[in-house]
Amino acid sequence: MFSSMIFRERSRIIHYNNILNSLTFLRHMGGGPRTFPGGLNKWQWKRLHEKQARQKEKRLLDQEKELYQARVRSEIRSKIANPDSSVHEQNVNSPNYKPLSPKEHIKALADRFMKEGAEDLWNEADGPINSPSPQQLARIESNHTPINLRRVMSGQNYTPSNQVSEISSDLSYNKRNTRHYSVYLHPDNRYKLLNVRNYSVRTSRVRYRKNDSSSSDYGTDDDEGFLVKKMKDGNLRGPRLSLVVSSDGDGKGSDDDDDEVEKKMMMMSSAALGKYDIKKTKRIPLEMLEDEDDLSLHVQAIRNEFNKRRMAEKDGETGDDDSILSPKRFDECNISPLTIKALTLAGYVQMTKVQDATISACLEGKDALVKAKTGTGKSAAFLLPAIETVLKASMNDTAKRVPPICVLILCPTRELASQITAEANVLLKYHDGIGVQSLVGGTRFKVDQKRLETEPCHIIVATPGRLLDHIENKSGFSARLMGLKMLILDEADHLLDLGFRKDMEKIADCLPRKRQSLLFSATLPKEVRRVSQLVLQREHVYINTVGLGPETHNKVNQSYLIAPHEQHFQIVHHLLKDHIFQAPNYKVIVFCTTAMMTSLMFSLLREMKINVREIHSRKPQLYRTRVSEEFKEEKQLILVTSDVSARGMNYPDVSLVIQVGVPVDREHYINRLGRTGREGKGGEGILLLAPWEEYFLEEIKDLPLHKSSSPHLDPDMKIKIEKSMAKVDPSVKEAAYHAWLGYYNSIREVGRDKTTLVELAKGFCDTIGLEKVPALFRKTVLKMGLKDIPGIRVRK
Ligand SMILES: Nc1ncnc2c1ncn2[C@@H]1O[C@H](COP(=O)(O)OP(=O)(O)OP(=O)(O)O)[C@@H](O)[C@H]1O
Repeated sequence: MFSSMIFRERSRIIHYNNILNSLTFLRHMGGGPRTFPGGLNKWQWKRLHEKQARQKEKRLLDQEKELYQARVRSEIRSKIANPDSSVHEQNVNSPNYKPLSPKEHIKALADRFMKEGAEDLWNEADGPINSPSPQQLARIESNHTPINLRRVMSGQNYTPSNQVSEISSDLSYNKRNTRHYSVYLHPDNRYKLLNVRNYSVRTSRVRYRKNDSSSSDYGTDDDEGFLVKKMKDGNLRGPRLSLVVSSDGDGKGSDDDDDEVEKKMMMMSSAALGKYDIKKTKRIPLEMLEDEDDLSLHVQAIRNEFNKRRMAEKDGETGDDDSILSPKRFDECNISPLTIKALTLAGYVQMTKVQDATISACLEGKDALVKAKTGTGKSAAFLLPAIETVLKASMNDTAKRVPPICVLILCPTRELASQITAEANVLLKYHDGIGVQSLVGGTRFKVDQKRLETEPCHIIVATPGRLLDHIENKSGFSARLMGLKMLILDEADHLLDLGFRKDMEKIADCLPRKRQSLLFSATLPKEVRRVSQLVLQREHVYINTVGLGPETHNKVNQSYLIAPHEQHFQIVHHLLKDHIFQAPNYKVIVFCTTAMMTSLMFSLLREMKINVREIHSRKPQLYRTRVSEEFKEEKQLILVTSDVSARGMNYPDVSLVIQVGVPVDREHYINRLGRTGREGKGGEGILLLAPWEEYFLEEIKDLPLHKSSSPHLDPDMKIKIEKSMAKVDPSVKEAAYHAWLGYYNSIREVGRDKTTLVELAKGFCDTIGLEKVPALFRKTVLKMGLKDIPGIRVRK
């Protein structure tokens, strides 16, 4: 059908070409307009159209070729997977073709359950793939007597009295490698396979032991007996089977058993049985899997909730409405029970306000633009709908060999991508088979590709640059993106900023238009709201949980300090020492303007024997990840960083944020400050500015900052700092000078003419102990507009 369509399309193109040629000829003879759209002459116009027609024809040919190759591949695959299957090879057009009967259909589908890789047929309604714990195993074993599998396979009429325990060695609940099938006794003492309830597949295939059986009496009903028939035939390759039989001891089975059997029958997996599904209740009762762990989970959940309520009440008493929690619980909204279980384990019972406000809208499939304060749980607010989207899509897409990527989450930094991936993994704990992967720069591209091919990947968390590399690599990645159901932009305002805009436009062009888009941020300037149309539908909902008050938290004490630039290093040291003394469990982030300024500040503080770490873009990714993890875990540590850590990073219990030098803009200030005072806790923020940077205070005048007086600086300490600075590698200082000049030269609002700026830069050089102003490349000088400015040295 496709080839005939393509053929028709090609004939149409050839026909158009002919018409075009004759028209051109007529024009050449004197007819037709002399100029064509775009100011082209008729020859240019003709050439343009010929070129377009050739391109279109080539595209169609390529498409035809791809289709042909795909068909050949799929035929080969189906032959390999099912060499003797009549079902698969039946051609719809062949005279022998007849539709499957419902029974055959169920059999064919159930047959697939037995094959390696059949996980895609299953949904979470089938219960977790994980194996029971040893306690569960004990319970199962005490309630269920094992069946003699050999006897079953040999077809002997089976009763519990003639069972032997050989099978117990096959009752292996190896976490990844076992499928667990339950077989229940029917009152007529013949077993029935009723419930394929818990499985996963051996990675190394195990051929099932053949038996010396001859009898054919292996069950009464074909629909239930075919599985065992397969086993008997020795066809069954793949998972080791564990068959357990429900027994009341006398082997007869009571009426109750019968009801139970009936009930269990109704709960047979529906993952791929479509309308032949006879299951009344969707969820298989997990009582056999629920063990003491789950009880402790419940206790933990109650305890968490109790604590949170107490905290909320306390907030109420003090008249503080800064609590981030809403009274609504996660189990009150339409979230998969397995996710709720993971949430409970992670200590999430009540939703935060932003989660309460957004989750239901997102679950309804609406596009949304969400603004909520820093540290209020936006990540879970978008991850939960993302997981639901995957679950819904995987129910519909069970047959695809390589499942498409359902959800794409974009964020501006690598550390943030890793953090979101980790949080997604926490929420997916009980959703076996659903995978989340992160694609970020600084890692090996080939490793990404291999992982994408071999591991489940329904959710991608990526930084824009690396994602584009994959899209442009033509490795089939863009094809997988065509199944995308949801696009999420975390730190949306930053991603739609000029710095990322081009990449975002390219990415948006490669995504299917029919999708849900969610944009989240703590700050949303007006311009960003306008360009949000790039990804959002016009009819999106706008959810703002910040309200009309300040975008920062009331519990975070904010102050600013104005002091000459040359005192900044000493003031930072002083503030740190002071804070360490006051807060024994301190955890501080010091933000610097650029990567190289960060490196200089770090080197100096390290020389001063302060317990510091650094993160910025000039550090290798492995190092960044290690430091980021360490700072998450540890206390009594100081992180010196550039803006790579300004957004989204959730470092628990940061007690103080110091911002040295003017931030790029108001949004940067708010997001940097937002690293403290998370989850409704308290914190402190200090902004340290030079007198000529004071203009910035105007931009944040609506925020509750108060002025701090400059601290008394110890002259002895000044000498110590100068000595330590002298020990810092000169190349670090030179790079810091270049970065300093570049940064302030790029900030229009600094409002200094170039000569004054270069003079200030010279002052910075003196402060850091550089005798000579470092020379710049001529190209850089020209680019920065500093040609002929006194005080600038050009490299020869
Ligand atoms: N419902 C909840 N109950 C308890 N804690 C929660 C809940 N939701 C999120 N959290 C916790 O709140 C903290 C902040 O969450 P998150 O990092 O998602 O905030 P955010 O709003 O995305 O912040 P930012 O604006 O900085 O990106 C995390 O430690 C997270 O574990």
